[in-house]
Amino acid sequence: MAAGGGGGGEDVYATLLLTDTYLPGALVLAHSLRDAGTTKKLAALVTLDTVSAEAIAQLKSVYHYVIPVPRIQNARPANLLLMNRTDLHSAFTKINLWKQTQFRKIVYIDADVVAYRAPDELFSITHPFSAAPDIGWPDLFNTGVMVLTPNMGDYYAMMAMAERGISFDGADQGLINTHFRNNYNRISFAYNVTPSAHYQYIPAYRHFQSSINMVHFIGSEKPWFKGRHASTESSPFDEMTGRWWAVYDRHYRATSAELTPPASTQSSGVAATARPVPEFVQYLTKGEYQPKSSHVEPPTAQVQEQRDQTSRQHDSPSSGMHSQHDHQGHDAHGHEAPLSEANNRQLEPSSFVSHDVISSLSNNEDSQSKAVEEQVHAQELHIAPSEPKQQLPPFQPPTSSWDAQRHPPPVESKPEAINFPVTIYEMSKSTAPFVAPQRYPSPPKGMWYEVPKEAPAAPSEPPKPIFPWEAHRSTPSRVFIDEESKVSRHPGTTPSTESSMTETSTAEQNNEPLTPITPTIQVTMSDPWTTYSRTNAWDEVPEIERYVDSIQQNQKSRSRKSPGMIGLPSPGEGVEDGTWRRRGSKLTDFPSEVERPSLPVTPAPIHRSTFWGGGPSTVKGAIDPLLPSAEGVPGQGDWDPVAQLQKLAKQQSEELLKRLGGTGRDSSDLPPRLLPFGSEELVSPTYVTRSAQILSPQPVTGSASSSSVLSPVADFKAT
Ligand SMILES: O=c1ccn([C@@H]2O[C@H](COP(=O)(O)OP(=O)(O)O[C@H]3O[C@H](CO)[C@@H](O)[C@H](O)[C@H]3O)[C@@H](O)[C@H]2O)c(=O)[nH]1
Ligand SMILES: [Mn+2]
Repeated sequence: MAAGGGGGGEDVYATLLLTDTYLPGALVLAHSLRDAGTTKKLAALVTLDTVSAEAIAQLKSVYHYVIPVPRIQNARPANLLLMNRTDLHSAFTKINLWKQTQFRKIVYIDADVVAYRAPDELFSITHPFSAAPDIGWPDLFNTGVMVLTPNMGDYYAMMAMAERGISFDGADQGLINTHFRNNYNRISFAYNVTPSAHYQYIPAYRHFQSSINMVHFIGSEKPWFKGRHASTESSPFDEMTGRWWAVYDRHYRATSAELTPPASTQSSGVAATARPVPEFVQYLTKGEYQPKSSHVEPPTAQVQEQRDQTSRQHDSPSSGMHSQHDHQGHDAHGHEAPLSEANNRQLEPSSFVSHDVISSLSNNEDSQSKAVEEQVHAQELHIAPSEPKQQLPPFQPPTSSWDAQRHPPPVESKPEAINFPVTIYEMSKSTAPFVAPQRYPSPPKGMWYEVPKEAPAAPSEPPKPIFPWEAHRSTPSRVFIDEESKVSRHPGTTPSTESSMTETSTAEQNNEPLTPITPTIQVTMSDPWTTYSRTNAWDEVPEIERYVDSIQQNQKSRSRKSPGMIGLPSPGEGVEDGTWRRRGSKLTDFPSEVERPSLPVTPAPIHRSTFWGGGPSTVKGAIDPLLPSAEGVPGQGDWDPVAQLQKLAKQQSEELLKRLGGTGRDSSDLPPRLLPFGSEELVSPTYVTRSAQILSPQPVTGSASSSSVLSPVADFKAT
C-alpha cells in the first residue's frame, strides 16, 4: 500500500457499511451500478465490530472488495443532536476513504443511494476532491457522493479534526466541508439528487429528470425502513423511491415459487438456506420478509417454527447475547422504535441485527402478536392456498416502480393485465326447460320523454327590436346562389336574366326599398356611383344624436381654449349658433354622397355561364338564370378604375381649394390630378371605354398657394 497516495492503482466505487441495517441500501446501490453496466469495480468499507458476518457475506456477493476499516466514533456527539441523527455517531469512519491509497480514484457513494446510470465519467475528473451541493445549505457540499483521490495528507488532517470532534454537525459532512472548504470542485446536483417528501422543486425535477445520475435518500427515513407501500402517490419523491424498489425487486423480491417450495424441503427446514433470494436481506427490508409455508397451520405454530428455523440459521457464537439486550431497533417488519431514536439500531456486536430480529419476534409479546398478524396477512396475499377454493387477492394497481423509458421491465414482472379483475360467467348446465315467469316486472315509470302534443307555435311576431336601428332595418338585396331556389319560389320574384347593374329587379319593386334611404339623400338610380349611402341607419336616432351632441358640446367648450385643433370649425362656420353641428354630429362623420361620392366597394360578380357547372339544359332552358342584382351596385362593365380614381382626385382637389378660400370656383376647369404611382396604366379587364377622352395629368395652373398644397401635382411639374 503506497503511503503517498494518488499514484497508481485502479478506480473503484466505494460505499460504507457501519451497520447491518443499511445492508439493503448497500446491496441495491451495488446492483444499480452493475445493472447500469459500470466498468469500474466496487468496494465496501465495513466496520467489523458492528457489521455481521452474514451481512459481509451478502456484500461479497456483489462487491469486488470488502475492506475492513476501524470505526471512528465522534467522542463529542452533541452536534449530532442538532440534526436529530445520533445514529451518525460513527460517520467519521468515512475518513478512512483517504487512506485507501491502493486506489487511484474513488467515487464514494452513500449506502442510501440508487444509481440511475453508472457515472463512470466522474473518474476522469482531475481535481483531487469533488462533490455536489447540499440542499440544506447549498454553499456546502453533500458528502453522500464524493470524487476523491486518496492521500495520507488529507487523511491525517481530517483524523486530527475527528479526534477533536471538530464538526459543526457532529458527523462527517460538517468535518469534510470544513477541511475542503475552499478547495473543492463542485459537480452537478444530478450526481447526488436528494429527494424530499416535504419539498421538491417539481418544475426543476420535471425539467432535469432525464439527466439524473444518482438519487440519494438523505435523512433518517430510508426506502427500506419505510416499506414499499409507504406512499401511493406519484410525486417526484415517490417516483424516485420507486426506482430504489425497482432495483430491490430485481434482485431480492421473493417470487411466488420461492414462497411455496416442495413439501420435502419444507419439513427439513433446510429450504431457508437455499437462496436465490436471501432471506437475510428481506429481514432487513421492511415488509419484505415472508416465511415459507405450503400448508395452512395455526399461525402461532408457524411463526414458532419460522423463528426456530431462523434461529438455527443465524446462530453464531455470540447468540447467547440476544436475550440480554432488550434492544428494539429496526426490525424487518417495521415494528421498530421510532427512527429518531436511531442509536437503537447502532453499534451492536457483530451479527446483532439478525438476533435482534429474532429477539423481537421471540421475546417481545407485542412484537410477536404483530408478527403473527403480519404472517396471516402474508398468507392471504401471497402464499398459495392449500384449499382449492380461496378468495382471489384484492385488486392492487401496479406500482410505478420501474421507469419504462430507461429500463427493461423487471425480470420477475408479469404481464400488465395480470392484476385485472376477472369475472367468469358459466353456461347454465340445467336441463330443465325454460318456464317463463307469470309476470315480468313492469317498466319503470316516468323514465321517458313526453313528446309535446302540439308543435310549439311559430312566433307570430318577430322579436321586439332592441337596438334603435332595428326598427327601420332594410331587407338585403343581394342574393346568393344557395338562395336562388328560395327566391324563385317567391311569387313575383323572378331571377333577372340579364346582367345589368342598372336594372331593378322585380323583387325590389315588390319589397321595401333595399338601400337604407335617409330622408336627406336623393337616390338617383341612373347614377349608381351616388346611390351608396355613407350614413348609418342609426345616425338619425334622436337619442343617439342628443347624446353625441352633449359630448361634442362638452368637447367644444374645452377645445375652445386650444384653437387650431383639427376638426374644429373656423369662426365663420357658425360655431356660435351651432349650425355646423348638423354635419358633424354623427358618430360616423363621413362626407355625404354629395360631398364625396364613394367608389363602389364590391362590384357585383360577373356571371359566367360555365361557372354553374352545367350546360344550358340544366337550368331553365338555354340561358343561365342570373341572380337578381343588388340595388345600387354598378355593373362590372361600368367599372373603370382609372376614371373613378380621377373623379375622386378631382373631387378632393376641389374640396381642398374650396377650403383654402377659393369659393365658387368651378371644378371643371381644374386639371386632372396625378394618379397614384403605378396606376396610370390601370385598365379594368372588363371595362369598355365609353368616352374616348382619357384624362392625362397636366401641370397645375392654380395660384402659388394652391400649387404648394397640391403637392403631387407640384411634384409632377418639377419632374
Ligand atoms: O446506521 C448507519 C448509519 C450510516 N451508515 C453509513 O453512513 C452513511 C451516512 O449516513 P446516512 O444515513 O446516509 O446519512 P444522510 O441521511 O445521508 O445524511 C447526511 O449527513 C451524513 C452525516 O454528515 C452524511 O454522512 C451524509 O452523506 C449526508 O447525506 C450511510 O449512507 C451508510 O453508508 C451505516 O452504514 N449505518
Ligand atoms: Mn446518505
